[in-house]
Amino acid sequence: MTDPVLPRVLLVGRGKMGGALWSGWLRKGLAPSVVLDRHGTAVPAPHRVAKTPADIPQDFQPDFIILAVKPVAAADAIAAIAPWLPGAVLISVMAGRTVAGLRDIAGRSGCRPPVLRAMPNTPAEIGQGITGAYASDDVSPARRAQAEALLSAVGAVAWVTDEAQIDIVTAISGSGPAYVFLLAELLEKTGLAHGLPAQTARLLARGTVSGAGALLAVSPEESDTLRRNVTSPNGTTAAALSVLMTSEAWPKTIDQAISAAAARARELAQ
Ligand SMILES: NC(=O)C1=CN([C@@H]2O[C@H](COP(=O)(O)OP(=O)(O)OC[C@H]3O[C@@H](n4cnc5c(N)ncnc54)[C@H](OP(=O)(O)O)[C@@H]3O)[C@@H](O)[C@H]2O)C=CC1
Ligand SMILES: O=C(O)[C@@H]1CCC=N1
Repeated sequence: MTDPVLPRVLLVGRGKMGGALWSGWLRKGLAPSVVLDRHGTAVPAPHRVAKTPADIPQDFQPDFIILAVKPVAAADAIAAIAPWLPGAVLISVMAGRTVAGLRDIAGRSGCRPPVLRAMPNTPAEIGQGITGAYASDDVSPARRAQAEALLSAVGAVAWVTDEAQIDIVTAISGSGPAYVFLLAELLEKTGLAHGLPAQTARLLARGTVSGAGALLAVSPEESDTLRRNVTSPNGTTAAALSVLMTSEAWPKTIDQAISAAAARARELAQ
């Protein structure tokens, strides 16, 4: 079966997140598109790389312009691609930046595009991402369906109907891979500290996190059932969980961490 051709995009910023999205889209088949990448790293034909906006063909008409720059760079990036905004839907993957704020910035260049916010995560690089998305009212159903095709080319998509929820989405799944990688780091370091050879500690930590993630991905069981399946009464896991699950330990720490991330997302709106 041939994959459907994804819509034509202008991707602004090919860093860690933009790069992961671009790679996933290329694998799925993208209509001839342009990536604005200040480093000018080559892309396969028929796509084009533009080192500066001057390299973007004037007659290029993208269906979507994807802003994958840091929130602080939003205004410069929008000003740079303003000539290509008419007729396009703006998709922002930036933390914090709101639809109203982005429209105001675009308005300075005389354009008020439909805006869709997407919060992907880096497992998109291997097609295993999860994206939380919010479409403002002026994104047409047809464009929203195209956007869903684009976003689901790199993993699952979960829509929210209240824009404010994108901040908690950011805290849970946008930033979430970092928490999981931290767990792998800490398991490895602890294994080392308890005398395991470095290579063994690394293998055990990575294999545990990736294996548990893979089981979670395919199992019909709830995550707490999968946890209980590991936990023998009075066994080793119960001993560890009696430390981790006290209300002052992981439940409180995770809540504080997620709240801090969501609060930071709200600050980044400015
Ligand atoms: N990293 C992640 O896991 C996630 C990130 N995001 C969001 O994605 C966005 C990008 O983050 P991330 O990829 O981590 O950051 P990076 O710094 O890796 O990437 C940003 C890229 O944008 C480029 N850039 C900045 N300004 C312009 C411009 N005017 N024109 C063209 N390119 C430009 C930068 O170029 P240069 O290298 O020259 O500075 C850089 O390559 C952020 O807004 C973040 O909130 C969302 C979900 C997850
Ligand atoms: O750390 C950040 O601000 C971005 C948004 C989600 C993941 N990385």
